[in-house]
Amino acid sequence: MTVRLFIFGKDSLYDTFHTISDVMFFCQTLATVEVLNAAFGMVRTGVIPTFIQVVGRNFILFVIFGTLDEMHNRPVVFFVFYLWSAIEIFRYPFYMLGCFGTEWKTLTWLRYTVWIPLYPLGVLAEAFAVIQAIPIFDKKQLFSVPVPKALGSSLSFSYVLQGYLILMFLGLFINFRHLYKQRKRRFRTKKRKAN
Ligand SMILES: CCCCCCCCCCCCC/C=C/C(=O)SCCNC(=O)CCNC(=O)[C@H](O)C(C)(C)COP(=O)(O)OP(=O)(O)OC[C@H]1O[C@@H](n2cnc3c(N)ncnc32)[C@H](O)[C@@H]1OP(=O)(O)O
Repeated sequence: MTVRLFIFGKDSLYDTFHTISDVMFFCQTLATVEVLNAAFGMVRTGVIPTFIQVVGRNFILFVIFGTLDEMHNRPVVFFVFYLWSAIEIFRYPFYMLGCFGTEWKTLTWLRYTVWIPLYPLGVLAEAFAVIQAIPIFDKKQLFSVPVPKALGSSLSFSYVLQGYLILMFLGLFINFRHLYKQRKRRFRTKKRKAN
């Protein structure tokens, strides 16, 4: 995405979905394994933060971007994908080194620091995507549920999205706190080992 941004400039913001989405669908489908890793105790992490992380991203990718063609050419796709991917450049190599029982201090610092600006920005970008999608879902009546005539003709999916906007900030709070604790645990252990 960075290379495309340098080559095509602003134009690259509008075709991110068409060029990157297959890779994103593939990676985010594989990311569900992270929840299983946590659930079966394969890694030292909580199931809830991992679940929030994976469900949060997959909801945006599969429901908001995946089902609405109208979202595909919007720059918000670029920002969401870019912010999601930026942390993974440090996170997965950090895990890989961990599997070999080795560590590169700069990488560890980046893994436990870069999320501080990225997480709120990521959730903000996702919230923009949801807000942009609400009128489209309303117009198309996609996923709307038919209700008895006395209550109107149908219950729009946009109500679910409005509720989801609140859940997002709750999720942000839970995961921000989790990552903060992981950061403290990591650097406290390191300091103790150094003494
Ligand atoms: C009720 C809820 C309903 C759902 C509602 C949904 C609402 C959605 C709201 C929020 C949506 C957010 C969507 C996401 C947005 C973004 O991504 S924005 C961009 C920035 N994002 C980030 O920075 C987050 C990146 N993700 C993560 O950090 C994780 O997914 C995490 C779960 C949030 C935290 O990771 P965690 O595993 O807990 O911490 P670590 O310290 O890294 O790891 C702990 C130990 O486990 C080892 N480990 C983990 N995974 C692996 C692995 N795959 N392979 C090998 N080892 C692994 C790791 O090495 C650590 O081990 P120790 O070193 O022994 O401690």
